Amino acid sequence: MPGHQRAKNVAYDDDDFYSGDDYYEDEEGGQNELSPEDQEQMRLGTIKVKEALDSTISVTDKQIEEALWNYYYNIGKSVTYLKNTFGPKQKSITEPQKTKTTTRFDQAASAASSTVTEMPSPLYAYEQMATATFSRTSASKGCADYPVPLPAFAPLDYESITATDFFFDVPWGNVPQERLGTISIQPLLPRGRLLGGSSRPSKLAALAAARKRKQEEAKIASAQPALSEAKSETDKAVSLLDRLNVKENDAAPTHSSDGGEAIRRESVAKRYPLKKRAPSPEVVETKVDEDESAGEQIPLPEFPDIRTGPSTFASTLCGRGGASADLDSGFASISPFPNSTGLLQAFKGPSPDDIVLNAQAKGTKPKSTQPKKTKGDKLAASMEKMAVEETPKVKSKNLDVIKEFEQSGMKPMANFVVIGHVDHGKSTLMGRLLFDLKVVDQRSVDKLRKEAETIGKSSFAFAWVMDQTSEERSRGVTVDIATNYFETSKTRFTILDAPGHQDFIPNMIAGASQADFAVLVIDASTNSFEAGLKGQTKEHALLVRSMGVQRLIVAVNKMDTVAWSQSRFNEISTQMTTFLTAASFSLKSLTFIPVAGLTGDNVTTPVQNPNAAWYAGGETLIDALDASEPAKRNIEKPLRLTISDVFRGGITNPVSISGRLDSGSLQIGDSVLCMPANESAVIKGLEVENEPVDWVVAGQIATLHLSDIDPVHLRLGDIVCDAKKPVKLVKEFTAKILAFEHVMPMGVDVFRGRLQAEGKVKTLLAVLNKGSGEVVKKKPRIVKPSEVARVCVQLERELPLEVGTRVVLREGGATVAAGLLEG
Ligand SMILES: Nc1nc2c(ncn2[C@@H]2O[C@H](COP(=O)(O)OP(=O)(O)OP(=O)(O)O)[C@@H](O)[C@H]2O)c(=O)[nH]1
Repeated sequence: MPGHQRAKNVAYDDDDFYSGDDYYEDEEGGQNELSPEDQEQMRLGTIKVKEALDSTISVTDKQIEEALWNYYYNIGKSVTYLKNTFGPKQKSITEPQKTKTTTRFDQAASAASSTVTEMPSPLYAYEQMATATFSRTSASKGCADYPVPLPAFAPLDYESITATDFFFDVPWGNVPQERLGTISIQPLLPRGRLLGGSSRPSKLAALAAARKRKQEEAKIASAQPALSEAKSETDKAVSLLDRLNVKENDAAPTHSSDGGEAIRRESVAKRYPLKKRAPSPEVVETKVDEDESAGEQIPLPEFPDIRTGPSTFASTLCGRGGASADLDSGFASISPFPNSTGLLQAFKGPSPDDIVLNAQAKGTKPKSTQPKKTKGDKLAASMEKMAVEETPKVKSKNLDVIKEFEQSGMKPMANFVVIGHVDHGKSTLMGRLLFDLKVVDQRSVDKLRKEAETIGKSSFAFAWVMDQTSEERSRGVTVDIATNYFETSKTRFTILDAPGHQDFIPNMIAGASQADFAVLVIDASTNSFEAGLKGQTKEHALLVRSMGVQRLIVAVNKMDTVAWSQSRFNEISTQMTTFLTAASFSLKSLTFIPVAGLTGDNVTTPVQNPNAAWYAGGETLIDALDASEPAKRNIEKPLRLTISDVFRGGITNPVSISGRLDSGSLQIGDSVLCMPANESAVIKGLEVENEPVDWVVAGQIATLHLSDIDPVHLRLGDIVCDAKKPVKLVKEFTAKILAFEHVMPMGVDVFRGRLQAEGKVKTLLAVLNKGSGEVVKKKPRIVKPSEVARVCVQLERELPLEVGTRVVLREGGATVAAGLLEG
C-alpha cells in the first residue's frame, strides 16, 4: 500500500473488499472511456469548480477532473478537496490524494454513510476516518498546525489511529472550530449496486457500460470478438461485468481462449465445485429408444424431472438462452461462462456414470415399439417391470417322510451341548475330539497353532477349531453357539459348543434348547473346580436340566494339571453327584470321565499316563458319547422348529433359516407358519450338514431355504410350525419350576429358547414334592432355592408357548428358576 495513505483494517473479510487493483490499474484508460454523458458532466463540473476555486490555488484540469470523478461530480466536495489539498494552508501537502489508493469499499461506505462537507484541512483526515477503512492521509499530519497543539507526550501513530485517538486532546464540549464539521446523512436510495452503495452507477459499472458500448460498436464494425484483445486483468473484470448483463440473445462467444483466461476460469470453477450429476433419465430414454437391436431388458426406473429451472440469479448471471442450451449439463445452468468451451466441453457428453448405465440399458432393454407415453405412464410401467417376478410355486414331491426315514437306514442322530464354566476347556476338548476323529486334519490344526502363536495363545489352537470368529479368537472366549458334526459307527453327532461366560447365558440357553444331552466340562485344576462351582458350573447344569436335558456326561478336564490324581477326580465326582441329583438328574443318567483335552488323553484313546493307572480300562469320552441313548424323536407330532439363525443362503435363496426340529418333519414344497409373526412361508430347499436333502425329521438340525416371506418376520428363537396345527401365542401360563434362587411374586425375564419377554411371577400356587409332584404347600409366600413349585407367570407380550415347553426365568442377569409349561 502506498505510503501516502495508510488504512486501518477494521477486520472486514478479504472478500468484503473489492480488489482495487483490478479497477485502478486501468484508471487512465477508464477515464478515456467515459460515456458522452459522463464527458459532458465532467466538462460542466470542471468549469464550475474552476469558478469556485480561489485564483491563488493553482490546479490543473486533470486534478479537477480527478476530484470530480472521485466525488461523483459533487462540485462542493471537489472544491473543498482541492482547496484543502492545494490551498495555501496545506503547504505540507504537495500531492493530491491519489484516487488509486481509495478502495472501492471506501467509496461505497462513505457514499452510503456520512458526508463531511466544507471541512477545513485537518478535518479532511476525519472525513477519511469516517469511512469504513478509517483511512488517514498524510494531510492529517498537519495536525501539528492545529490551534490546539498536540502534546509532546502523545505522539499520534497514524498507522493505527482511531477517532478516539484523534480527539484525545479535545476537552469534552469544547471542540476547536477547526475540527467542527457538518455531518449530513444522504437519503436512503434504492441500492442496486454491487456493494449496496450509491444509486449512481459505480465507476466500475460505468467503465463496464462504456466497455460494452465500445465492444458492441466494434462487433458491428468488424464482426470480430470485441474482447479478444482484452488481455489485462482489468479487461477480464470488465468482461465479467459485461456478462452480468448478457441478454437472451447475447450468446455469441466473445472470449479468447488464452491460457490465463483458462486458468482463471478453472479457479472460478474450483470456487464453485460441480456436484456429481445424477444420471439423466432423459439420456437413458433416448439411448434406449435409439437402440433398435437391444435384447431382453431389466428396465431402469424412470423418474419425473424434478429439477428446478435456473434461479433468477443464475438467469441474470448467465442469461436464459445460454443456460437452457446446456441445461442438462448441470454446470451450464450455473456457469458464469455459458459460452466458454473449455469447461463446458467436459460436461457436454454423458458422464462416465451415464455411459455405464446406458451400456447396461442397451444390453438389457428391448426395442420399444410402443407409442410415446406420458411421464406418469412410463414411471408406472417401469415400476411394474422392476417388480421381481413371483417365485414359481415350489413343487412338492409329496413324500411319505416317516416311511422315507425308516427306509433310509439313517444312523441315529444326537445333538449335545457342551457346557461349563468359562475357560474350563470346552472348546479345546471338542477341537481335540474332532482332530482325533479326523474331522479336522493335521494341517488345519498346525495352521491354527501358528496363528494362535502369533498372538501368544498357542494353547488355543484346538479351541479355535470351534471358536471361529475373530472376536472369540482374540478374546479367547466363546461368544455364540458353535456347531460341528462328527459320527461314530453308531451315531451321527452334532456338537453345540456353548459359551461359558455369564454374559452369554442367553446363547447358552439357545444351545441347550436344541440338545438331546449335555457334556459338562469341569476344570480339575486346583481352585478352578471350586471357582466354577460358584460360577457357571452349577447354573449351566441346572439350566440344561430345566430345559429337558436328562443325560449328562461330566468331563473332568485338565487332569494333566493334577497329575491324573485319582483323589481329585473322586472329590469332584462326589461333589457334583450330590449337586446334580439334587437338581433332579437321575444317578444312572450321570457319567464321569477323566480327560485332558489339551493332550488328548482319554478323549478318543485311553490315557497312557502311568499316574492314571487307577483308571485302566475305563471309558473314554467318545465311548461315553456313543453309549448315549439317542433321544426319542417326536416325528409324528406337529412340526416345531426353533430358529437358531436367519441368513441369506445365496442369490437363489435370499431368506434362509436354520434350527433343530423339535418335533414333526418337513419336505420341500411344504407350507409353514412362522410364529409369533404369524407369517406363512414355503419351503424352497432343505439342507442337513451342508448337503441338500428332500426331507428332514425331528432331532435333525436343518437349513431351510424359504420363499414367500419377508425376512423381517423371522427372528432368532421364533418357531416354525405346522400351518394347520400352529403353536399358540400366550400371555399367561402355569409352569412347574425348579427354583435356583428365592422366588416370590416378582418381575422376571422369561426365556423360551432365544425368545424373551418381560413378565412377572404373578402367583405362587403351590410347593410340590420333587419326586412325586404332589402338592406339599398351597399358596406359599416364597419358594426357596432347590424347591419345586407351581407358579403363574404373566407376560408383557405374547410368546409362542404350549404344554411341555421349557422356560427359564431370569432376574437381574441371574437365573432364578427354570421349568416346564403345564398350561
Ligand atoms: N493344561 C491343560 N490346559 C487346558 C486343557 N484344556 C484346555 N486347556 C486350556 O484352557 C484354556 C481355556 O480353554 P478353552 O477351550 O478356550 O476353554 P472354554 O471352556 O472353551 O472357554 P469358553 O468357551 O470361553 O468358556 C486354554 O488355554 C486351553 O489351552 C487341558 O486339558 N489341560
